[in-house]
Amino acid sequence: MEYISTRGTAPALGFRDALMAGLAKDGGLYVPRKWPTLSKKQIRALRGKSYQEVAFEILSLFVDGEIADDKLRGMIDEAYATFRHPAVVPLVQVGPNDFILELFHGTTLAFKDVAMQLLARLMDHVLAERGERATIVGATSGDTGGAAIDAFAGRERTDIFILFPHEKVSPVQQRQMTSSSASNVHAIAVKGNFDDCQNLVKEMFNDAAFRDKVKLSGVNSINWARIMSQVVYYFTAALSLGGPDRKISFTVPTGNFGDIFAGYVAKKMGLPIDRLVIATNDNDILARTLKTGRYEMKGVKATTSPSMDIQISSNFERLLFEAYDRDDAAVRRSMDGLKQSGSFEIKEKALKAIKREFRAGRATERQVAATIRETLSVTGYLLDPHTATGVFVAAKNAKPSSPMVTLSTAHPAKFPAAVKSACGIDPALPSWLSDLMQREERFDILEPELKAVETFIGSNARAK
Ligand SMILES: Cc1ncc(COP(=O)(O)O)c(C=O)c1O
Ligand SMILES: N[C@@H](CCOP(=O)(O)O)C(=O)O
Repeated sequence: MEYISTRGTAPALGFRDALMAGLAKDGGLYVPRKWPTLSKKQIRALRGKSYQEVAFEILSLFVDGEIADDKLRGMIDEAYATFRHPAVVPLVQVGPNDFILELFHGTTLAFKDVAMQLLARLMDHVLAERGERATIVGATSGDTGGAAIDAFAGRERTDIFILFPHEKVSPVQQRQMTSSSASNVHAIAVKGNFDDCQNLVKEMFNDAAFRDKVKLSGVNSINWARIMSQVVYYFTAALSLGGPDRKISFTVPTGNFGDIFAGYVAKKMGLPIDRLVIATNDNDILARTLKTGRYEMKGVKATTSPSMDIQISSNFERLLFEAYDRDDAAVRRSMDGLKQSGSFEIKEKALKAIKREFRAGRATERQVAATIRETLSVTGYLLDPHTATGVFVAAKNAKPSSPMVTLSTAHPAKFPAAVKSACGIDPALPSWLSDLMQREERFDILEPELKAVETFIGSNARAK
């Protein structure tokens, strides 16, 4: 299996090199040259298997023999042993045809743990095999950072630097990032928003001298291995609801477009998916884009679902590549437009292709709060604000004939203030995190300037 860049001018790589590269050298994102497919018969054969077994069957198609099967199985088993639920990602029924896929039973209470626990092990394995070290960077609006720090803390071959927007994450998210005592962990509060953090990460990748000097690697969903790990739960959820002999719909609270792109990949692989619905908060750039065909940045608004307060939705680039029939020149033009003017137009044929695969909707702050309150009163189920965004949009896009699964991307205790203000309940952190808010914090505050960030990383990274 070869991985190619959405911008077409970086070398094609095998799985291990794509894993370690993160972003392609031409600024593009890696995707498999060809989607691996499974027949309905092969998908049926996954019924009754554990999450770990299904993960192995799906992921080995992408790893393609570059990691020995027994090693890959071992890493999958270890990664999902960190989850507190035996099903890893349980499905909960909240209405006749409505389901919540709980992706928050990992160590940091967000869906990021699903991919990150495996990613850290995969990277460690490849680095050990090569006798190398790497410098990991990541940008976060709150959840990726905590998950990455938890997964990489104390690992011998990596130093990890996480950029988060100063004073724009929830107190629980911040403490998860700033309370690690591991010497290879560096939490950096950037005086800006998430898009500033993500731009800095991409600029570091595009600075060839710096990238090579510190042996840069990335853990955001620009890294293909993040996406592939998230494909697995679309399969397990569909299988438990009668797939592949029944079409299932999914609604996904969306920001950087990684999670829902994984659903698109599952569909390309042969999983019968009915509707794939993008749910956004007031930062509705994706919903507007589907409506108007114009991707246009309008400034980020702070919401009660801060992890989705994003304007530059990285993985939309992977979708554009697909919608333009893999025409990398069209992707380059769009991305240049975004950089120069903060917008680009999607050509009619490509927009039609996108609309064939996706629907989109927005939940305002009032609608998010009302959804938390009403879901609790009708079903007794407590939603976090990101999941509530999904549940609200799911209700507008559900079809009576197919089950609708909303991905629950975070535990309500990560956002206690928003949950309490919506419904009066102050959700408690699970026992293993009960002392989190008393743990000592350690982080640095930097200006949103490439030079400042590179100097900080350059002087703390050990992979030189
Ligand atoms: C809790 C939560 N929900 C939803 C999202 C959006 O996911 P994605 O960026 O993959 O679209 C994020 C962050 O990305 C998140 O942390
Ligand atoms: N919401 C994310 C933003 C980064 O997304 P990623 O999936 O590309 O890592 C976060 O919580 O940090």
